Amino acid sequence: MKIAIVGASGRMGQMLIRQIARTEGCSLAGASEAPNGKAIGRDAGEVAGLEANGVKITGDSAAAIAAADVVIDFTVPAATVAHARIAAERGVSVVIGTTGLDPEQTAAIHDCAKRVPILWAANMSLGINVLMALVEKTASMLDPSYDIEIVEMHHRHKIDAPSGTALALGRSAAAGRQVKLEDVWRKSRDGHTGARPVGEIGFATLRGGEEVGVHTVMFAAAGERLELSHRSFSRETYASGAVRAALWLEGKKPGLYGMKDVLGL
Ligand SMILES: NC(=O)C1=CN([C@@H]2O[C@H](COP(=O)(O)OP(=O)(O)OC[C@H]3O[C@@H](n4cnc5c(N)ncnc54)[C@H](O)[C@@H]3O)[C@@H](O)[C@H]2O)C=CC1
Ligand SMILES: O=C(O)C1=N[C@H](C(=O)O)C[C@H](O)C1
Repeated sequence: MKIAIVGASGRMGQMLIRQIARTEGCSLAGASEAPNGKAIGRDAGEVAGLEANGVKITGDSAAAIAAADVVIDFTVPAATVAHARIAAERGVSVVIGTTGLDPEQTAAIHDCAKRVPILWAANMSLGINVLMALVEKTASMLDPSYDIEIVEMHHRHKIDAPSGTALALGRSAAAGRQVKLEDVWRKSRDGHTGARPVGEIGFATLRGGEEVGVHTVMFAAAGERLELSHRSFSRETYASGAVRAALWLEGKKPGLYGMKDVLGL
């Protein structure tokens, strides 16, 4: 399978290039960066800390995508929408890991998925996807006197909050309670907030250092607190999930898929 990596010199881009190099049946067909990116013109293998592989990083994502069967995108929301549109025009499948898309950008991805298969997941790790299932089940078993709070911590470079994973965990909890997340969420708190309403799903965001990703879902009641927690120690877990997802997309019909489909959860 020929894979293009957009955002090739980013934290995830480099990890993905290394993952492709060690995965049988995959090859790097193209690599791109933002048009003003410092890595443009450099060898993608070298940028990822490997030997040169002959793929030069281009500032023209359309050219990188055109050379591939599937494009993997961990970039920024506006670029992800632009890349999905290019891929949809050219019949190239898409794996999206980018988080922080607004409702309009989300609708654009749904639109592209009518033309090509797209896998989009806020978190590609097996552990987090199992956690989502556990959170949904737990929320369905505990009544709303158990306050749900979701705490996440990431590295100081992260630009969106709460994390896409925290929001996805919130969605799992809301599904377990058979409510709509948007009707009950409190994405941050500040000042004179008043007492906590019953049924609210709260979020708290920490940023610092080089933390890869920690998510804890708390169910807090008067006499006890249940916590379900996950910590990532390396981005490799995301990269291997993304490449697995790219391989899984082969031969799929247009549509929007998630990691649950890939992992059979
Ligand atoms: N779904 C998952 O499992 C995971 C998702 N993420 C998400 O992936 C995204 C990227 O994360 P990082 O790699 O840490 O960020 P990063 O900032 O290290 O990398 C993003 C790269 O995209 C590049 N880029 C920006 N505009 C571009 C354009 N128009 N064309 C090509 N490249 C462009 C940037 O120059 C940068 O190198 C974030 O939204 C993050 O939340 C991160 C890790 C795991
Ligand atoms: O930016 C990151 O690093 C991560 N982003 C994703 C998110 O927003 O949930 C996935 C993971 O937590 C790492």
